[in-house]
Amino acid sequence: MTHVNDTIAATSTPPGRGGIGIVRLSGPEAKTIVEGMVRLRRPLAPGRARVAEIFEVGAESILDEAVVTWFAAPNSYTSEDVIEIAAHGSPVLLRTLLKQCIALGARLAEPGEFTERAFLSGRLDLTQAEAVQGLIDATTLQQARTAAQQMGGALSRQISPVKRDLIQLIAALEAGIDFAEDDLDLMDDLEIARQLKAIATPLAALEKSFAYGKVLRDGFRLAVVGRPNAGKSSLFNRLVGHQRAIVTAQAGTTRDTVSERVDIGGIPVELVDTAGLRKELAEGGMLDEAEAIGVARSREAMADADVLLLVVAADGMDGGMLHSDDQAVMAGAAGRRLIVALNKIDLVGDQRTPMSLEAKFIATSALNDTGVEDLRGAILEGLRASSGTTDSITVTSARQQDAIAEALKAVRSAQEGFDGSMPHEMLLLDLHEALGALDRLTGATHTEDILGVIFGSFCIGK
Ligand SMILES: Nc1nc2c(c(=O)[nH]1)N(C=O)[C@@H](CNc1ccc(C(=O)N[C@@H](CCC(=O)O)C(=O)O)cc1)CN2
Ligand SMILES: Nc1nc2c(ncn2[C@@H]2O[C@H](COP(=O)(O)OP(=O)(O)OP(=O)(O)O)[C@@H](O)[C@H]2O)c(=O)[nH]1
Repeated sequence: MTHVNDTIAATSTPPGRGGIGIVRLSGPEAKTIVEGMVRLRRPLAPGRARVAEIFEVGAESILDEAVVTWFAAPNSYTSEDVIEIAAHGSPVLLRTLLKQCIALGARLAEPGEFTERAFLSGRLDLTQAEAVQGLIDATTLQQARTAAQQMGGALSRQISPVKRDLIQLIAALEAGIDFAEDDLDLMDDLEIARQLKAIATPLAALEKSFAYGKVLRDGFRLAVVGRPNAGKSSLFNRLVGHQRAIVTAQAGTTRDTVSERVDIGGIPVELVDTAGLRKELAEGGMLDEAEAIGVARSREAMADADVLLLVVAADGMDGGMLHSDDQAVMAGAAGRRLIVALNKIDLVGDQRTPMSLEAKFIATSALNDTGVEDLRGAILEGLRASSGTTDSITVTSARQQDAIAEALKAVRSAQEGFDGSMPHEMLLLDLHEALGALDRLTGATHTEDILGVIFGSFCIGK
């Protein structure tokens, strides 16, 4: 990416037709360029929206009536002069406006270049800039909230006291080395150990938060499994919220896996309905070819899933015992999260539900839509238990996670070395490494390489 101070332009609204479309410019020439193609009733003023006729450069014919806003440097998103033309959202019109901007001296912005300029001017740090794209990419409200929090500097605020402590400790240790002969009042070992711990603790909490951050960002896959006719497709449809999978009274209705992305408590979940377990049929050679392929796909779906939802029909429980097929699923779930839905609960009295089932189960009736909310709750609760809470600041990108993990590793190495009475020069190496990792996290000392990777993944016009 180029960092010269030229003027960039891009359409900031998504491609396609819409009520309004915005062309945005940033740079020293932005105002002159726009003034070269609009007729204003009143002159542009900082922070004011102005209605303007836009004309075709050279031909003088009117192209649109638009709203033009000038954000005067340094009070703008990029800290440069920014001009926005909010025109009607016709792709051909917006294309023409952008072409005219280029003809009058602007350069087409590269993806993420507006936000990159905001970063380079110091308005945003790297975690905030990444959060801008996170917010744009959000598909659930929870993702949007987390990104907005980070865009507001929540992660940076968490990091900056850690960095401050680190710098203070480095300074104190260096002073100790430089003035070893002088009789200075130096930090004692207990205090050094205490400070190392104070640095490691918040880093460890942040590192841990990525387990949830990753789930929040990428979601997870949940396979609905169980014996024929247990009500897998019915329950799947309840979770999806509409009749996605075919349901009939006939066992073996679902032949292929059916999947759908849903939002469960703010987490994107890929739900997969499977053809189910058809062991006896399969072993007896009674499956036709399509069914046999369906069973193979079910197995793959089960193997790929992060979480298994085993659906058991409550009315089919023989003396309260689980069928061997279901027991096999439970045994095979080892290590993965398993939730058991005791479905068709409407067909049995409560007295028949307790059974040899040791796993926690949720009583459901896909028919009456009961227990489905509990099921969603159980799915989420399990995730939170295995990946941490939602309350703390969440690390959401692998880049952030790498930087934090590296900083933590260096601090831990310092802690271990210190216990083994490592010389302070060696401790300092670790501490400088930790500081370097935190600098990379927020972009305090940035290299072209990381900037290219981060901003290159943005949308154009951002
Ligand atoms: N029309 C429009 N909507 C937008 C943006 C934009 O650039 N234009 N944004 C971005 O892409 C986001 C909002 N972010 C922004 C952040 C700061 C400034 C800004 O100009 N800040 C000035 C103060 C301006 C004022 O107070 O009026 C500053 O901080 O100095 C603008 C947008 C989302 N919505
Ligand atoms: N009474 C009652 N019937 C249900 C319930 N859930 C599903 N059923 C019925 O059970 C039958 C089988 O439901 P499906 O959802 O197709 O079951 P499945 O497990 O996907 O079946 P396969 O496709 O054979 O694997 C249908 O007739 C459903 O209407 C329930 O909670 N209560």
